Amino acid sequence: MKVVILENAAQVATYGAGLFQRQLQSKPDSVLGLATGSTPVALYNELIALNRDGEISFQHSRTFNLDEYLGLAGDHPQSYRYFMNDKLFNHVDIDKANTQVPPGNADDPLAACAEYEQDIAQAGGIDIQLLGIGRNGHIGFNEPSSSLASRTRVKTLTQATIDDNARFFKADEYQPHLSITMGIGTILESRQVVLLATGAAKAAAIKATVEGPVSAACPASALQLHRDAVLIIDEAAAAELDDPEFFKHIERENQKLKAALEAKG
Ligand SMILES: N[C@@H]1[C@@H](O)[C@H](O)[C@@H](COP(=O)(O)O)O[C@@H]1O
Repeated sequence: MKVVILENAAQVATYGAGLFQRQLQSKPDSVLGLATGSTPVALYNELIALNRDGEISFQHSRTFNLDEYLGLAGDHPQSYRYFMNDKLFNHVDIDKANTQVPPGNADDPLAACAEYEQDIAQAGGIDIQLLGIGRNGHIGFNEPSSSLASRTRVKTLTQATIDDNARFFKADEYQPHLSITMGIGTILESRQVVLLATGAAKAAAIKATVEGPVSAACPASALQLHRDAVLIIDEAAAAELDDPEFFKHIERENQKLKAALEAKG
């Protein structure tokens, strides 16, 4: 697992956006795995700017989102479909027909989960999957104790996650306790995984993710088993790592190697 430690959240967004830029430039029909939460918003803003400036196009891409609240239709302002339209899709040249978010209002949620897996497979699998992380180490809505081999399914949220996400709901508004989420096994099949984390509230989860053990107690620790996973985090989120200087050293060396290879042509 690669860990890139940057000074602040703005740098995290720029670095992450650069990976998506490279992906779309090298493969315009990329299959993108997308995430919600407050952390990826700055990255989406960068992608919107790159699209506006003609640096990248989403015209030939497809997207699959990680998760959705069960019981919310896509036009509900707290649904993740609404979030994605609002934060990204409405502002770039993507064909919305090529964007998929698990259907929170499916008549048969179990069948919808199986279909979502089939759709990902039919699209050829996910090229690059964006992730945030919950304070308890969840990815998507894969809460602690989720099977590391899990597939897209209905998942009950922990009280901690309900409390963390309560800020998005009005005091008297119904807040779902169930979700549909890609499984950890689904996420691990993405060809590249990019996890963003910023702020001190994520420091304990990042420590557990990076330093292990690989355990369902911290779902993100499963990324240790992925051959191309990168964690892009700020200093605050890195604060509890045993040896953050080592990761910074590795990144400097990687950048030097990249520059040398580019100079060679
Ligand atoms: N299902 C989402 C996760 O995908 C996200 O990573 C997490 C953290 O969100 P934030 O970035 O707002 O801290 O929130 C929700 O629970």
